[in-house]
Amino acid sequence: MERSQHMLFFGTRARLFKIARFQDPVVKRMLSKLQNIDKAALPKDELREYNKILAYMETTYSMAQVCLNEGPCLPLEPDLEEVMATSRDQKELLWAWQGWRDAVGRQLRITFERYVQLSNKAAKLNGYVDMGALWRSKYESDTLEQDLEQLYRELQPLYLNLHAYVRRALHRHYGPEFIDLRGPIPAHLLGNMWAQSWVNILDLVLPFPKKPPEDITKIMRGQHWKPKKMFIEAERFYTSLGLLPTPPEFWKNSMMERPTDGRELECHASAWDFYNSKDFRIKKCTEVTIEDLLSIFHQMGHIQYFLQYRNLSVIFRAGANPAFEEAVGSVITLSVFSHKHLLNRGLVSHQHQDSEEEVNFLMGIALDKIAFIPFAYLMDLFRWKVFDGTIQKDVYNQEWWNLRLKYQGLCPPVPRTEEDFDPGAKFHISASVPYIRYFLSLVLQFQLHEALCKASGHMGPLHRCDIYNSKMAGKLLEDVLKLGSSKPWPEVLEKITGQTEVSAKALMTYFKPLLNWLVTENVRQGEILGWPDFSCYFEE
Ligand SMILES: C[C@H](NC(=O)O)C(=O)O
Ligand SMILES: [Zn+2]
Repeated sequence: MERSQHMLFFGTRARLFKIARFQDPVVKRMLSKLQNIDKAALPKDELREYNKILAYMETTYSMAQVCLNEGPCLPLEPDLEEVMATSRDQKELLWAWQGWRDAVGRQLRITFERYVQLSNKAAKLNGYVDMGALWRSKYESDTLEQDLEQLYRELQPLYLNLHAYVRRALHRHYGPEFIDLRGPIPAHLLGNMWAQSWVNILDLVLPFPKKPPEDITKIMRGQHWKPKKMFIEAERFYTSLGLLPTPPEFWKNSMMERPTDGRELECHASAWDFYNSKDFRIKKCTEVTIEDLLSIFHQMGHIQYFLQYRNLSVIFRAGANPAFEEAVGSVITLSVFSHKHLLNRGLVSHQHQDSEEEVNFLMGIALDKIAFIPFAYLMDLFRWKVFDGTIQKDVYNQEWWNLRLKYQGLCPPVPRTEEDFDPGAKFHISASVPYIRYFLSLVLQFQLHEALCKASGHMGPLHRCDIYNSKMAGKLLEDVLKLGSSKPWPEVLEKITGQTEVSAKALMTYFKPLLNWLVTENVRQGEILGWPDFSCYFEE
């Protein structure tokens, strides 16, 4: 409410000015940003209702548990995510998958309908046709949707080949009664509650099983890593580039582990700027795993952005666009997870990676990054259609699964009805966090990685690059992060890459060796790319 009061006070005054009457581009940019006050534009009573709805949805998500018949109830983090990641028993996977959706999605359905109404009303009061239009306006582009569709089309061959290959491996493991080699994949078998990252089933799909990668989580635990050490490790990477260290407040005020005093909290990792130029925090229920180490690098990328733009006017203390905010940390993780860096940090011991091990390595990255592409794309395709009325509330769930089928080639492992609300079982939908930023960040992070690797003097394949210790790469990054959102993002992108458009070229370059291998393998197996049999077995 306080934040909304503040935005209302300044936004109302900013609206007294006609932007067109100003010459100075910075003043015009400030005024237009100040004039968008989001939900603060709602009348007081509706703002109160809206905040209650947001709190209810996020609390339901963060408190939800799935109970064993006679036994403990499991929260999402770390227990249910652990089941989804490690279980190879499809009945157990189904129990967690369905239980989570019953505990969260179903409970949010009615509330979400009211959330949509109030969101659209707030958007209209800010001069937008609906909330989807307000969300898209952050990208300052009137060709955003076409550009996104174009990027998706460029990346689709990579995804279709990965999907066909993984389907074959799951067919081998779970058998033909669960997997149709010409059909979609049941959504509970991919090692993740939302099938958004498939990295946890690498063992089932490893191209060269005789050369399994080292288990970094095991190595970390063997070396007695603790959460704090994971944060120190991440901070060390950023300062190795000549970027800023985190202030004492960060170490004092952050929450790096799930509290043991019984406090309930939302465990989904997040980074926070308190807009006083000295208090910055991360909240994460850290477990000692490689997945959480990479997540910490990602969150520290947000903190680094906060630090770099902390002296700008508050209205400019944001990323060049939301995708830039997400890309900073992810660019760093591309270096962190390189064999060269892991070796340098003592997290792997094999000196040399032969070409087969390299394919295994790229498969591991692809299961995280390529599998993510259609999920990251459809999350806001769904919500934009909900906001603009294309998807009416009586068909929310079936339209969600139509998109999951069309873009991800997945199907629900059990029949779904309109009593369910499966999209609500994903944090960002329950917490009203836009998602297209992650799709754009996925493409952008490889484009930035390529530019920073070049600046660091890296020679050779992109997937072997590690910018650790490169002051040149750090300087390039620093000059851009300092700008915050004070300049249009194409100008910011040009400062690093020389290009003014997001391009999938660098991502395709990075995965080229893997795509070659996948295409050969899929041809050898006679795979059908796509899912012409458009349903899962159970529906017959
Ligand atoms: C990709 C996204 N990351 C994040 O929220 O930090 C997610 O977890 O779904
Ligand atoms: Zn993030």
